[in-house]
Amino acid sequence: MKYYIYLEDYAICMSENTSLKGAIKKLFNLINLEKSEIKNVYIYAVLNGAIILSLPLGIQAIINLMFGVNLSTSLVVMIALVIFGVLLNGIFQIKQMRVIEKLQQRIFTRLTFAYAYRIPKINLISIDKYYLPELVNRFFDTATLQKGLSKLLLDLPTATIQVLFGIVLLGFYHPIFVVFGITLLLVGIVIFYSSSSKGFTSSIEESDYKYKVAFWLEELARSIKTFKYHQQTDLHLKRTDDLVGGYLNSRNNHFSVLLLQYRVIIGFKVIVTAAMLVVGAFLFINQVINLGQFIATEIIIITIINAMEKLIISLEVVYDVLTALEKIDKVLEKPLDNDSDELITLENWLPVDGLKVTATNLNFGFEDENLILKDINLSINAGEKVCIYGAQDSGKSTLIKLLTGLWQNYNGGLMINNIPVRNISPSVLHHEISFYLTDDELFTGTLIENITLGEKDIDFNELQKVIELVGLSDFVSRKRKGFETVLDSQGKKLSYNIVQKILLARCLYKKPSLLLLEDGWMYIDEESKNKIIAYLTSKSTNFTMIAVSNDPAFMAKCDKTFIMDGGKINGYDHVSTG
Ligand SMILES: Nc1ncnc2c1ncn2[C@@H]1O[C@H](COP(=O)(O)OP(=O)(O)OP(=O)(O)O)[C@@H](O)[C@H]1O
Repeated sequence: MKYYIYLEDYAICMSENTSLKGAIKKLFNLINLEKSEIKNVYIYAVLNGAIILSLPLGIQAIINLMFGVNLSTSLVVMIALVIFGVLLNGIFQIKQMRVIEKLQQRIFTRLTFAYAYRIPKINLISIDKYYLPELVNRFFDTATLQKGLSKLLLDLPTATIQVLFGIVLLGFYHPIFVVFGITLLLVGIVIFYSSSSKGFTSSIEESDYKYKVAFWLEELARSIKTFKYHQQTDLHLKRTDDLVGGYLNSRNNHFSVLLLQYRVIIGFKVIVTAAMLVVGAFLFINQVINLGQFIATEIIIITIINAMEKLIISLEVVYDVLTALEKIDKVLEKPLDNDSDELITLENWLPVDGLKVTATNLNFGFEDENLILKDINLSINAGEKVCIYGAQDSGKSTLIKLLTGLWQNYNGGLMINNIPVRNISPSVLHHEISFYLTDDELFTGTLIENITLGEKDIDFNELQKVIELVGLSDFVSRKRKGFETVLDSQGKKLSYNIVQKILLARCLYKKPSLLLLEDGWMYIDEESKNKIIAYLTSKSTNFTMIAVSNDPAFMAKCDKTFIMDGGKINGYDHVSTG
């Protein structure tokens, strides 16, 4: 876990607004995190700029010395100095590259950990309207950021410093050069400032389409069997065509801004070249400067022109970097679960065997939607086994999800052990509650990781008991690698029966105080199902269980059954199990 240290720092990079100003702020926040490395880049850039521009002075001196006929030691010293300058320039470039490489590695590490740390903590309501794996595609902009940022840090400061130094240096030959330079710089800055906002918006739009295209291709890949048998409708191509059209359109918009800015720089370059050459030639003809000085001014002018070429190329990279930061932040800016110090934490939570759950006039609806749960009232005592039964679409899953404490934007009261759920920290809820929802999935990893979620001190006795209970023992013993068998993403190569058993084992191994289940044995074979139901409803277990099921055999074994209809609890049966 040695790279883990980069984690918390990145938090300051986040903010909700998408604007050029916001993106520039994010860029500076990121730069601020790496200021010691970046300071070195700038030191090398300044030193390099100074060396490159001092070379013409050296060459000017050499020419003057050569015209002075006597091949003195000063000439040898001068030549040696110029050669040394070139060598030093190379050494600084290598140092700069080293710093940039380190910076790229740090950016990748920082962002990867920021994603890995934050994803499990994201407030689920805030991402309800997104498909999270699609949103996480933005992580790929890390590569744009790594490459772009290093290019910006290498080329932009060096080029800018060279242009500024060049103009200042030319000023020593004649002040008119400085007047030209400053006027042109000001005109350039005004044009850039006025067009950059459009450049940024169009770059964001282009990137939005890029992700829409990527998502559509992922959807095609995910539903390959469906599309394979419906290719005659051409939906796969039609939708692609629409998205590519949008992408090209926004790219053209962005390119038109780049073109305008390129033209400004090219105009700038032409004017500088013309003015400097004409003025230089005029000053030379009028013998204000000598041949050595004339050649030196020309070398400086060529350096300035090269630096401007770099600025032209960097321009697109500036937009790419700002857009990449904005996109990467799409996941990082999402609010996290409330984990303030005022909440009841694990340290001051009294361990209990079963949780009491009470809902009073509980109402819940998704953003901009009608209420799904209406005026729910229920009281479930610690250790009770309860079934929630009802018509399809009546809100059973939504109620179960609300009871997990994952969604807290409800109205009315929801309490666990007489404490409002909103006053209990996520760490307590995660520790005490276990749930199986129909959309739960396996992840790429070993069987044991999928059950224990990487727990350090695995209780193998408990694990064995759970495996036996859910009917997984045969599966585990058949596998050559047993618990170390690697499962693929979503358990695609396993039967539903096995997948559901593994997911149930994950719930039970945790020994929860409150177990929430949604159709927890739908795919499980009859023998195992009976065993599981007998265990879950047994009087000898202390945990509280609330399970959505329309299975009459299960219902009959529960202490209570709540009947849901149209988002309401329309009745409840108290089943006596004797
Ligand atoms: N994440 C969501 N965002 C918006 N609406 C949702 C979301 N989840 C569920 N709904 C809506 O809430 C309503 C109740 O759904 P829910 O899944 O809770 O019912 P259910 O009784 O479990 O249905 P079923 O037995 O068919 O699974 C549905 O109309 C559904 O479309």
